[in-house]
Amino acid sequence: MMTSGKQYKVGVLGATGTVGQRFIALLAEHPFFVVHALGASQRSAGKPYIKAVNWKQTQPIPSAVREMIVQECKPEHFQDCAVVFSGLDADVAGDIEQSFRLAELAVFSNAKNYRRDPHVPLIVPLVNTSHYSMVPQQRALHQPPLKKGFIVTNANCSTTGVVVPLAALERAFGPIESCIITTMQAISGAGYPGVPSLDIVDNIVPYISGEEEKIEWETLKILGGIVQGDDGLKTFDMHTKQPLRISASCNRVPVIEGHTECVSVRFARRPPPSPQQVREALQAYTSEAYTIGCPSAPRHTVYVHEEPDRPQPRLDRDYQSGAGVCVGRVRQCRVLDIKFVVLANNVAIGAATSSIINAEYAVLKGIVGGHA
Ligand SMILES: NC(=O)C1=CN([C@@H]2O[C@H](COP(=O)(O)OP(=O)(O)OC[C@H]3O[C@@H](n4cnc5c(N)ncnc54)[C@H](OP(=O)(O)O)[C@@H]3O)[C@@H](O)[C@H]2O)C=CC1
Ligand SMILES: N[C@@H](CC(=O)OP(=O)(O)O)C(=O)O
Repeated sequence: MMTSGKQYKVGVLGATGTVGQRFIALLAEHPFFVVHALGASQRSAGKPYIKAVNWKQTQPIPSAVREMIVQECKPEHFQDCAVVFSGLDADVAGDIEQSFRLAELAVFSNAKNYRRDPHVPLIVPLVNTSHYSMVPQQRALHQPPLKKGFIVTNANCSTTGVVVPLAALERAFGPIESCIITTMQAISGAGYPGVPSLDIVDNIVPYISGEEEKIEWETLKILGGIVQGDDGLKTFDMHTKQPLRISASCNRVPVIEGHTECVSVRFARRPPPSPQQVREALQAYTSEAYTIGCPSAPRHTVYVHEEPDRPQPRLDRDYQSGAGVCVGRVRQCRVLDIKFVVLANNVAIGAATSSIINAEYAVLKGIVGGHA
């Protein structure tokens, strides 16, 4: 395995939130990264982390951050950080992340604000690390131009779960033409305290604001390539060479962690692959992030269950520390070609783990550096 050979100071914005806590837990014994600065709202700033946070993880607060003083999310408190992770509320992430990029910091964001930016890569690290090639253009076109600062986002948690098997299938069998997705999303996806218990216990809520549009749009940016125009500028091609039609329906279900999605796909190629060929392609899929040695990248990108009643959130969400994706029930679809069930841990690979793998990749490729 390739290693970076040194440790990098990192900051966590939104450190007190659901995703922020997951960052803190995952970074506690990280081979590349050491937590150096924590940021949250004015409500938390000035307090030791242990007093500011309503800690909801199963392991104790890591000793290195218990007494660390939470800062306001201002770049001057994070200048020594080689990497800044953001688990900020989307209402404030836009301006704060921009101020950090302007201060020449490398920002790895979970928030939705910059996912549609034409120069910001939307990277699911098990799928499209090639999109890092947009970073130099992002820096060059920024006003003023930047030397080191950039923003990379990871995807919506439901998008993340579905693009991994879709990427594996496109790699093996060529373009997918259409895809129908029905999600069953955990309540942790809505942060803390999130969905009121009287709304979700003994119930299903068939609406998550903005979620269906995000899945339908983000999937195209992630699975599409990058093209260079006659003017020399790169753009994300949004899967336009072979149009992909996606229809998503999103539901909130009384599960604490782990988003489950039922997916049907139609391939461009005729005849389509058989269910067994699809199982083999999913099982064989590996990510570049794992191949180059990102420590948090899962060895098995996709685990394919043979049992008829898996994956299940309670049983499968912690497989490979929640970094991989579980697929099951691969079978023929009588309307499209093939259907299957996906389970992805929304707060791990759906959020903090993706950001961390993205940053590991950037370190190994020399896209971030310094500040050891
Ligand atoms: N939960 C999930 O599964 C996923 C979440 N995301 C995205 O990640 C981000 C964080 O989500 P989540 O952890 O669930 O949210 P939470 O509501 O749990 O946490 C929000 C964080 O933002 C901080 N914050 C709020 N207002 C401000 C402010 N004015 N200035 C500075 N910091 C502020 C909070 O600090 P304080 O405690 O001081 O208020 C807290 O640390 C969101 O953008 C979300 O959409 C993405 C994928 C999955
Ligand atoms: N909306 C997702 C979580 C989330 O915050 O998504 P996004 O980062 O795309 O806003 C869910 O409820 O499960």
